[in-house]
Amino acid sequence: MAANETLQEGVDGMPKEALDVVLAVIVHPGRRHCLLSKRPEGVHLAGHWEFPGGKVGLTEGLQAALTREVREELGLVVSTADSRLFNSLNHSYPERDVCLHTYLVEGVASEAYLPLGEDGVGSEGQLTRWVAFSRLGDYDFPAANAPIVAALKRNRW
Ligand SMILES: Nc1nc2c([nH]c(=O)n2[C@H]2C[C@H](O)[C@@H](COP(=O)(O)OP(=O)(O)OP(=O)(O)O)O2)c(=O)[nH]1
Repeated sequence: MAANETLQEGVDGMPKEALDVVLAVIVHPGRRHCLLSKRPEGVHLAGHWEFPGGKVGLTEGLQAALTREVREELGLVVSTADSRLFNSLNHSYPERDVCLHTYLVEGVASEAYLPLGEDGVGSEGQLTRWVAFSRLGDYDFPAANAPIVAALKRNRW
């Protein structure tokens, strides 16, 4: 089994592989907002709002993938000291199964990075925005994110 795959049970009872994905909940210095990105057209789940992140490489650890994805997408540098695992969950989309590993990331983005209330543009052209934890329910996330969003809104972190 490749390093980025988790075995799950398929509909036919045979094991199937889930794609490991890391997500970064980047917390604003005031600790009341986190950074969201909008998925561009032409990709899986286009148009949904998401936590920055992406697929874990075949020979890559979760933390290394987190650091790489956040640097690629936002130009921010995340170290192990800045991040802690919040939860890991599996979800089946019709197109693929994913295992989402969500990290809370604090201390990497200052107010100067993107002022509250302004829309920004990430390194890959994606719309970015600080969103209050209490307003996360107003945003259209991929279905797999529902338990993550619910836990963040309850401030369980
Ligand atoms: N980044 C991200 N992906 C999510 C979230 N929720 C969710 O179900 N996903 C799914 C969508 C995709 O099927 C998968 C992540 O793939 P991706 O397309 O973002 O990965 P990537 O950045 O490595 O993309 P690429 O290099 O292949 O273009 O996880 C989320 O909050 N953030």
